Amino acid sequence: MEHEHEFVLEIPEFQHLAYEVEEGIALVTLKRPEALNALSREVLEELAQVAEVIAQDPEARVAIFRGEGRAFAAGADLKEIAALKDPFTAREYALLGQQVFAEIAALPIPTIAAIHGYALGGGLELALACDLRVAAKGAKLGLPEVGLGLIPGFGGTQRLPRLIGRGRALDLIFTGRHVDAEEALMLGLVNRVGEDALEEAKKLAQKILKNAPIALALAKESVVRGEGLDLAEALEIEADLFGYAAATEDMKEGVRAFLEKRPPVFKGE
Ligand SMILES: C/C=C/C(=O)SCCNC(=O)CCNC(=O)[C@H](O)C(C)(C)COP(=O)(O)OP(=O)(O)OC[C@H]1O[C@@H](n2cnc3c(N)ncnc32)[C@H](O)[C@@H]1OP(=O)(O)O
Repeated sequence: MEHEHEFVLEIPEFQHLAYEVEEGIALVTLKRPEALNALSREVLEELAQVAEVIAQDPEARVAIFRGEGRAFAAGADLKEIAALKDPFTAREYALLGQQVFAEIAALPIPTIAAIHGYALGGGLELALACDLRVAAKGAKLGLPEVGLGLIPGFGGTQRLPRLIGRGRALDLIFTGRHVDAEEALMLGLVNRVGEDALEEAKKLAQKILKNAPIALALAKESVVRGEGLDLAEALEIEADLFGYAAATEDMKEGVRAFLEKRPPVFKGE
């Protein structure tokens, strides 16, 4: 009876990705290396499922997305794109990718894309749905869709200009060119460049993990909710969420620790 209400996290059996959590860091690894982790419908569906798992997993405090093999992800699956029969099925396909990436973007914890090798098309759009991006030297990022007679359809025409500005985004979208990690850093497309993307992403995650979990979630919520609003409305949301943060036990602990000149011990309460 004691266990009647115990929460059990159900993790589906994934075919094309792996999920593990270690010391607060949830690691999602795309596992379709033979196709450079091309995002087939099956992969997209599993990404939606893993987003649900992350959202429910109390152990997951920061999530890192990465790819196995030579690439982060080389885009939507071009065999499936070739089979799109008409504008309606193609539209549904874009909506599927958009919805999956919206679920990732809406996760209540900080998310990081650890990019090595290629992050192209839908692969870069997945990285854009994450909060932060870290690239390995040698990584190649781009939105090559117009070269295929397509346009970015999993959020790229919206998230890229919001992130790096309209002019720089349209340069990448119109030319379809690949940018390397250094240029991506200069453009603000990635936050960090390192020898190894995963190691660099873990370092960044560990820095984030030192901070109060509820404050992290509220800070993200404030940024995300404010994006579509005018400044006055967005500032009201910020004040409300500041109020929530100030009501947490962790806020008391954070301030007390500062005054006592010791590191805080946050409990996520
Ligand atoms: C809304 C979203 C739309 C989109 O995302 S549209 C797609 C945008 N992406 C692209 O256009 C990139 C397509 N891929 C490439 O251009 C090249 O790949 C690379 C430059 C990334 C790498 O080239 P290399 O090193 O020569 O490898 P390789 O032999 O082309 O690829 C290895 C295997 O991976 C498969 N593959 C790569 N990308 C995709 C993809 N996007 N969809 C389906 N399969 C892909 C290939 O076909 C091949 O497979 P096999 O060994 O059986 O010939």
